[in-house]
Amino acid sequence: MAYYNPEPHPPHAASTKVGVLLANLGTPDAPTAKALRPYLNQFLMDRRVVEIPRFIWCWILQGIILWIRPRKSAEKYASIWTKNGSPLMVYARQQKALFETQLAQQLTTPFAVELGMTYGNPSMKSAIESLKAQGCGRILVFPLYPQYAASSTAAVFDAVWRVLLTMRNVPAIRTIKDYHNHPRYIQALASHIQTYWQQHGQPEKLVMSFHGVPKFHAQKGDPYYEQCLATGKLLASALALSGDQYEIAFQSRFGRQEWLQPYLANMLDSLGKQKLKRLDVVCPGFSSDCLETLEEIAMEGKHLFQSAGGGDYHYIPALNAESGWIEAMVTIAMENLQGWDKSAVNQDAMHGSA
Ligand SMILES: C=CC1=C(C)c2cc3[nH]c(cc4nc(cc5[nH]c(cc1n2)c(C)c5CCC(=O)O)C(CCC(=O)O)=C4C)c(C)c3C=C
Ligand SMILES: [Fe+2]
Ligand SMILES: [Fe+2]
Repeated sequence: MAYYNPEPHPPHAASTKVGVLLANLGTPDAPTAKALRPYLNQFLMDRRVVEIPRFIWCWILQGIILWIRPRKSAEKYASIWTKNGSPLMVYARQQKALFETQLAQQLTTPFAVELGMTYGNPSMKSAIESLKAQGCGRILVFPLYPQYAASSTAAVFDAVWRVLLTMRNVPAIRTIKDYHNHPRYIQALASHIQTYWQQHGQPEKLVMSFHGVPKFHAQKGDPYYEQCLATGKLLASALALSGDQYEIAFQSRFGRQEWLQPYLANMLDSLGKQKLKRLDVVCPGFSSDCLETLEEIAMEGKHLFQSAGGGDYHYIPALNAESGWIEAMVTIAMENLQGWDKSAVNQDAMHGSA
């Protein structure tokens, strides 16, 4: 019985060509219930995302959630869908193209870049197989999540390992765990926000909203909460904001468990009731705009704040394809490619082979 997929025989010479796998969550192929069902099924069946014992969770997911949520989520996706597809995918493609061009200016060894999604397409399998087919014997896995969370970053790593489990000739792998406090990331965020304020004026308060996770994840050792707070503080100091000029909140709660607090929805309601004249919200943990920023923050959030009595509300877009962010991505990649940034010729020469 063949447990492992066939490999070229004789094997290629050990290749020092580097593959960079830009990894993100993934998004449905279309804003329809039909496309949402398999996407949500794959996403919500991941133990990293939902830790409820499988025999209970399968019943809830297959028997209730997947009958209701795909239609509701499809309506939300339809409200943000672009003519080129889901925003997350549109920005992921732009990031990849710009990153590839700029990496070429710094990395002298041959390399290839692919996009791989934890859920949906392009799958991690297609990305890794493509890198291998292009001759990459070394792969740097670069999750586009600045803050490490088991439910996002570790889920990327799991998806990568699941593909490697089927391979006989496994490439060398490096992973980037987090960069929540990386000076170039913080600088990219700060100058992006400053530019926004130069064009649109400054708010009374800035809310930094991060995707939530269940509170017990943090209690059991997930460093995500601390990393979000660290990003928030560094960003506030880069923007020279005093303690009363900004707040940190957590969004996108799912299910009935307690999630990280304060909840963004409650905060927007109470800031609206305080009759704030202008509130801006930014989502530093999202490297690109997506359903959770464009629908939940820009649309729903605005409604919550203003219906509670708040004034102007601005959602500051994610870093997306901003040049400062692409430069930060290249810096982070280069730092993690140290020792791999030597050409195949040099390596072979070092080892005395032709
Ligand atoms: C069920 C629990 C969820 C956890 C835990 C979770 C963690 C988590 N998610 C992101 C980033 C994104 N999530 C997105 C969508 C999304 N998230 C959940 C649930 C959990 N996420 C669901 C069910 C969905 C799908 C949409 C819906 O039906 O509500 C997205 C947007 C994807 C898109 O297509 O635009 C992102 C990005 C992080 C970073 C994270 C842990 C820190
Ligand atoms: Fe999520
Ligand atoms: Fe959401």
